[in-house]
Amino acid sequence: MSPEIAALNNPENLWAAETVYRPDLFQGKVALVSGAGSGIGRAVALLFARLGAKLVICGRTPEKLEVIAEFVRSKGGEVLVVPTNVREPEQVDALFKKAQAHYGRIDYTVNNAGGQFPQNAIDYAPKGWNAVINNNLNGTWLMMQRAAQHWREHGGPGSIVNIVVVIERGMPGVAHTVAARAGIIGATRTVAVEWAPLGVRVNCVAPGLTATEGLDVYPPEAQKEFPLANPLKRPGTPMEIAESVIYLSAGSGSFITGEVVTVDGGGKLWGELWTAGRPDYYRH
Ligand SMILES: CCCCC/C=C/C(=O)SCCNC(=O)CCNC(=O)[C@H](O)C(C)(C)COP(=O)(O)OP(=O)(O)OC[C@H]1O[C@@H](n2cnc3c(N)ncnc32)[C@H](O)[C@@H]1OP(=O)(O)O
Ligand SMILES: NC(=O)C1=CN([C@@H]2O[C@H](COP(=O)(O)OP(=O)(O)OC[C@H]3O[C@@H](n4cnc5c(N)ncnc54)[C@H](OP(=O)(O)O)[C@@H]3O)[C@@H](O)[C@H]2O)C=CC1
Repeated sequence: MSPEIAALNNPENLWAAETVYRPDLFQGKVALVSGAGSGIGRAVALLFARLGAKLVICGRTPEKLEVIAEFVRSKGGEVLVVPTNVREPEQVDALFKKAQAHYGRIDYTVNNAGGQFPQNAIDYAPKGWNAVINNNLNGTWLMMQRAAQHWREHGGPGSIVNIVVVIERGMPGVAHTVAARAGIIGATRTVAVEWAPLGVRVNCVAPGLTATEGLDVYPPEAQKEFPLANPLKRPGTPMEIAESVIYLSAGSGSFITGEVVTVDGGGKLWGELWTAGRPDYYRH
């Protein structure tokens, strides 16, 4: 990870970064964030905490989560850590039960956990395809559905924000994740209607290229081209994605449901993103 990316992801820097939101926005509220031990999830969790929310954070690696929890506690915040693999229905169920038992409420769920590996689609092994679909379609779905069941049982309102990818032009090298995220976008649009009677809003944020440690999985030749990914010719920052998640979760998003907010510096309109490297055919 470059020093620039490390600085953008440093908890102290995220805590001190300018935000447009007022400090007591989420006083008395509880936010659950998956994949909060790194990257975008960490930035989202820290911004919720800065704005007064109590946190429930999950991910598969307890050590990463404990670092974030300790940091938030050192700032006076409250955090419940529940290591969870979002692909496992029993673990997802236990996560929501523990959060309810601990805080007596959940107000916001952010499904950020996910990821993929870059490879030309023609070479995917069935196990690789399934791993990415399990993480990003099935895992996110289990979390969405369990959150809605929580609010049906305990009363709403509630807000779900799913982190997806920009799917409009596809994305060479990561067809598996584009397929999974398209599924989540379709499900989001559908359940936004089904779950409105429960007081539950459901939306997606589609980040473009964002400067997190997650980018380390891409080959150097792909990383070299990343500034060509959008008209602003830079990656987004985790804080920029976090602010968009807060926009949808808070009162600012109260009339928005079933929507995808794209935060990609215009990459949907112009730019090239070759996640597994650019083939010769497309060099000229
Ligand atoms: C560049 C801009 C793109 C913009 C869009 C998105 C950007 C981002 O999301 S940034 C990064 C976010 N974070 C990550 O992607 C995390 C890193 N990725 C992963 O953790 C893995 O890729 C995972 C998602 C597959 C992890 O799932 P897991 O079940 O733990 O998978 P395994 O490691 O056990 O592998 C299962 C299976 O998958 C195939 N496979 C895995 N890695 C590769 C690879 N590098 N190349 C080819 N195939 C891969 C393979 O079939 C594995 O089975 P085995 O061969 O038996 O190990
Ligand atoms: N950075 C970017 O350019 C973009 C990122 N995204 C998406 O944003 C999200 C965050 O990515 P980013 O922060 O960059 O990358 P990271 O790899 O840093 O974050 C992914 C997080 O998800 C957690 N996670 C992965 N699989 C699971 C699982 N099965 N159960 C629970 N937690 C899991 C990981 O923790 P652990 O391994 O400990 O479980 C990790 O903390 C991902 O969904 C990513 O695909 C979308 C578009 C662009």
